[in-house]
Amino acid sequence: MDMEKVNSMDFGEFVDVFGNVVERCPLIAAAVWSQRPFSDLEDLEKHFFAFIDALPQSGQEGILRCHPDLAGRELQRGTLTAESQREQSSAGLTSLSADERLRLAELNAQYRARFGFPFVLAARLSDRAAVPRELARRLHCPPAQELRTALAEVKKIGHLRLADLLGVDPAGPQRPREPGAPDARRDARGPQPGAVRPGLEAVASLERRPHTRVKEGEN
Ligand SMILES: NC(=O)N[C@H]1NC(=O)NC1=O
Repeated sequence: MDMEKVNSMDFGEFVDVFGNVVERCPLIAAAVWSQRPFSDLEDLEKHFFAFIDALPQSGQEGILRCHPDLAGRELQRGTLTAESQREQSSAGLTSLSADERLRLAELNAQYRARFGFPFVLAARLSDRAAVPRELARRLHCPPAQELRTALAEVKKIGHLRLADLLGVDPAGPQRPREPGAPDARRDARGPQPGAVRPGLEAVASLERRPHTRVKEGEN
């Protein structure tokens, strides 16, 4: 989809297409529509992200609370959004063993009890081994830092979803994906323990993650 098409969309169409760029938060697309025209993916996502950044803390936490748990009840019940289903599946979270599921459920519950919102992570940049490891690590971060980290993950998810919708390479530059080039939407590669999916390193560092510089025990 090119930007001319995006800029020509009426309000209803725009919200239909971009309403889940931020999980279950169509209000953000509704607000962004009035900022058109947009020049490219970067320009469009800047408006989504600026909306998130301008919210009071309660609104930012509200956005996080709209996210389903990773490998949680909604996945078991089949009630995830199509985007979330695809992301969780790409990280291998749809085929966990009972033990792995239980471990994640316990960690998710501990995280929610500590911070008051669910653990959010861009699943497409992770895998079934890294998710519980990262969850266990972030569980010990200070709340203010954790809110920033979680919102940075929301932006990575949004960036990947927007790149899918526009048919551009999520790692940039902003041009239509080459025929035959890897498509993150259909990335069926197996787990890459400890590594960001090849080709998506630039997305992973969209927001420099402060936690990478926090040593164990400093929290
Ligand atoms: N809890 C959580 O991170 N959920 C989100 N992550 C992701 O990649 N897709 C989601 O729905």
